[in-house]
Amino acid sequence: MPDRPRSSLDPVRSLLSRNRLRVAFVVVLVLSAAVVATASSDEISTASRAAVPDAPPTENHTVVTESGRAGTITAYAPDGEVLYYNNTRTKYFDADPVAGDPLTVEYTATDTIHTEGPTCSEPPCARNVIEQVDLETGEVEVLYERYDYKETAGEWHDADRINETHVVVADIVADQVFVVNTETEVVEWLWDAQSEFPVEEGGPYPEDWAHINDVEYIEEGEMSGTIMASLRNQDQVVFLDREEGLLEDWTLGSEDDYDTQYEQHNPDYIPESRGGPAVVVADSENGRVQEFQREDGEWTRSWEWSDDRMQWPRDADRLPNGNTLITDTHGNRVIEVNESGAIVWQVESTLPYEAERLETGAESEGGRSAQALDLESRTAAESDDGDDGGSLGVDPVGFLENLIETLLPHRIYNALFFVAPVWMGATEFVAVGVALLTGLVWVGLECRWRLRDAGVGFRLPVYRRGGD
Ligand SMILES: O=[N+]([O-])c1ccc(OS(=O)(=O)O)cc1
Repeated sequence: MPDRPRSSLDPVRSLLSRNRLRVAFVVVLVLSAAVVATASSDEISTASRAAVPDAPPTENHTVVTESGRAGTITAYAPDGEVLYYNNTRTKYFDADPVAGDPLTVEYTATDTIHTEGPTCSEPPCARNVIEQVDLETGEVEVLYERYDYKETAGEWHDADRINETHVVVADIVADQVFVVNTETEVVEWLWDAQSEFPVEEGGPYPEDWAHINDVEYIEEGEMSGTIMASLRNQDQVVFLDREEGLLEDWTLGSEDDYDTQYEQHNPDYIPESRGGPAVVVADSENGRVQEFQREDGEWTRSWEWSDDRMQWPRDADRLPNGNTLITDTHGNRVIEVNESGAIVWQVESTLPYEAERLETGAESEGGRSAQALDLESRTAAESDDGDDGGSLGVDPVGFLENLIETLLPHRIYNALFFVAPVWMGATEFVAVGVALLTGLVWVGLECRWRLRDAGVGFRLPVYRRGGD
């Protein structure tokens, strides 16, 4: 048998015997399993009232809603204890305190109908409700409801009260904004996004085209009487006049202009009397919350806040004390940041949708603009805690986390978080990825070794005649 030509890899091959490699694979798999096991044992849960963690004390009541794996609404008393909890509905969305009675909360929620019957001929369907809860008595009352034929993008994520009888609704199902008298149930005004936006842009039609996820009736100042709406899939916040329709000059953002905002949630309007016009908004897919100031007929970014943990925020409310209450969905927390950008209050939650400080009014009512407050901006890079992996300055897990986040499109990255168990953070995704890769390499090598032992060899499709 001719001698095999010596390769420069031969010493390495001899050093790394098969058994040594096997031991190395086992070590990597055990370490990955340990990371995942530790994370899963620390899991935050809001699946029952008993499991919901208490919050730190603060001056007012706080309500947090969730939609996703668990649908919950939780109200914290000022001492941080859970005052009210409900998980009857499948999903809970935007909640607002009732004016003059902050311990009564109005919100939109959805029940998924899984069984075929008179309310759903082709499951799954949805039943959307606007309802009210008295947090002190626990009494719940449905104010208005509608059955809808689909579950995906079949919800109302927000409704805003105009007066005692009328509310404006963000209808994701039909890509419309409508005003309904909840006593007569007559829809008195309706704007259809198709009247202004091409069906070819935005999300897929008809599954989830505009995804109108927020509405606000503007009560004072220059824009008084108009309705602000958030078209998530068009990356735009629009202003609607009930006679003229879309006020194009006021639109904030444009389709796929991700530098401005990327699939935003929960914009709040701050009028001139409080330093506006300004809009505080969760720039969800960009992982930050931000504010735009209206200057010379244009929107200019006046503030932004993010940190290393922030992932898919969906709400930001400016409070009367100058702080901002932020719902960080995939950061699994609700936080309050002060005027210098420091976190001064935080409660954990599995997949929070939005949060309200009840005695401060709905959303950012009572809060002043970032410009008026001279708020300090903060980006994730600036918030870097300096943990660079120790004295060697090497952080392989951090490197892999960043690599995964950079390589995957934002929407896919966030969708993975949405479907994965709550305890799966970026580190756990890296651990699972490393374990899968190790397993694949191990299986591949074992196959190769077996074939080689059986006398089956491999060579490149291009080779030198007479070679191995
Ligand atoms: O729970 N849902 O069905 C749900 C949650 C979030 C969601 O996306 S969001 O951008 O509207 O928050 C859509 C549907």
